[in-house]
Amino acid sequence: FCQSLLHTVFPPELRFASLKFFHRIFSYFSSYCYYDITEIDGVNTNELYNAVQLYLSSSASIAGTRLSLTRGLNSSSITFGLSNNDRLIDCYKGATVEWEHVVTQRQSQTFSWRPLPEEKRGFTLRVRKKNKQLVLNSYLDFVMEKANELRRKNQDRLLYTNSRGGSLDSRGHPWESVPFKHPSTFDTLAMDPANKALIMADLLDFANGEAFYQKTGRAWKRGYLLYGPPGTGKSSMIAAMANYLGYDIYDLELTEVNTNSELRKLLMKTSSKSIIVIEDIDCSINLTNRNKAANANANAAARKNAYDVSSPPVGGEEGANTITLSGLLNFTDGLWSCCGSERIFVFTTNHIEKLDSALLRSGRMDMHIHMSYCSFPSLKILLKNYLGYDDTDLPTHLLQDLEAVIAAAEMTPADISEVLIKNRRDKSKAVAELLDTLKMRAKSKANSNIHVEEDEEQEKRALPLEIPTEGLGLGSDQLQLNCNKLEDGKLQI
Ligand SMILES: Nc1ncnc2c1ncn2[C@@H]1O[C@H](COP(=O)(O)OP(=O)(O)OP(=O)(O)O)[C@@H](O)[C@H]1O
Ligand SMILES: [Mg+2]
Repeated sequence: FCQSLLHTVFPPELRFASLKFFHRIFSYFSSYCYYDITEIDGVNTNELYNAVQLYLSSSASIAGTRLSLTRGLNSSSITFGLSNNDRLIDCYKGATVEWEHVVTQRQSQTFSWRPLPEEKRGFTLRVRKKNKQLVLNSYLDFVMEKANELRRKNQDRLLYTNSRGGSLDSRGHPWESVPFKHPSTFDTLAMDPANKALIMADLLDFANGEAFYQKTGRAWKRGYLLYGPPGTGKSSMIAAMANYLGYDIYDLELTEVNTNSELRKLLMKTSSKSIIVIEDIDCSINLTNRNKAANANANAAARKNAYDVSSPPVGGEEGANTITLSGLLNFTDGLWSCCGSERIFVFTTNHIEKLDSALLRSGRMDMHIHMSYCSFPSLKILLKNYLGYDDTDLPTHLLQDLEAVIAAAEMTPADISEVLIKNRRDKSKAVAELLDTLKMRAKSKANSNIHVEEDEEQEKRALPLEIPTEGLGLGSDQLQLNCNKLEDGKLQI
């Protein structure tokens, strides 16, 4: 009506100016203000537009009668969206705001470095003027936060790898990803329940500890070292951690990283809420200075080289490979390790004794978790998971038999699960076979221990350790002997 009035009353040359004038008057007297959030902001995609779309999807699914549905790449759920030019009311801290999804046809394709969509999409937020500050100061942040939460919930978590070596993908990303669907959880993980509860509480404290880390001036990250024999559940534990916290996993293949700076770049490209994993750290890379070499000079040279980023590693057969322990130490707890936040580092190893103490210190590896051979409480978890047996489902004498041999058998949960999987159709046979295997293993372990003891005893007997001290002029407690065992078994003193 106003527009046709304008057309009749004002001559064409005054129309635009008068329109602006009326618009100003209207805005002045209106009790609302309006914010436009367009999909494309100049040439970039507007993050806020995507966030609003996702945020409204949760309310739209309840309120809307005509909705647009989308399912994104790597997403396992459907998102609802407002249809073109639909509106939705939202309430925040007592203030009511109105969102409108505005879709118009793009006039003509203006010059652009990338093709723009034919439709111009955006959201218009209508707010009462008195609530303007509330919206600008906290509502939009709240929308962003909620959207991130929803995105994480809706999207499949990802498992990243740097297996392409140093090369980047088309978006300049050094990581490749696949959806992460490992079914391991803390419920399925067989380990001592008290330890398990401790780890879960620690993880939860970490995830909820933003304010604590801020207050104490620490980077919001935590390191876990999982060590133990093969097949004791180290990798399964990582998957359980990721599933418990809902984090992505970055599986860092150190052998594919050539330099310390490449390692830093990889770190910079990881996102927050993620677990950065280096499996079998002792085998991944030739960190020469880690070895306590017998030769003191070699050791000193190795140390100098390893802590000096500029020089190549000692004795590295790799030649061009200049990744050093120093680089790895900085990666885990240096200035660069705090770029991004809420990240967990997990290293696994079968040989903790081979690792350098600098790598093991608190701040880098805050918690050392020993994944041991299957204990009786762990066995009960496996029996429940694989055969559905609770404590009360098995006769007491059978449980006692199992308990009596489990420690001596030194079997890993992987070995035990194999026995259970093989016989899972016949549960009683599975338990009987497991008991037999455990007994057999315990017996052979005992035998091999007897052999080792005998060997040691024989070695002791071969050494003439009782040396008369009379005539040396020293009390035996003051005597210091340097002994070398010669090849023919004799002692040189
Ligand atoms: N503690 C455990 N609880 C449940 N299942 C386990 C456990 N340990 C091992 N398994 C089972 O054994 C298999 C091997 O486990 P996993 O790969 O986690 O062992 P690992 O300690 O990482 O071994 P490695 O040191 O060789 O990498 C998995 O399929 C897993 O299901
Ligand atoms: Mg493993």
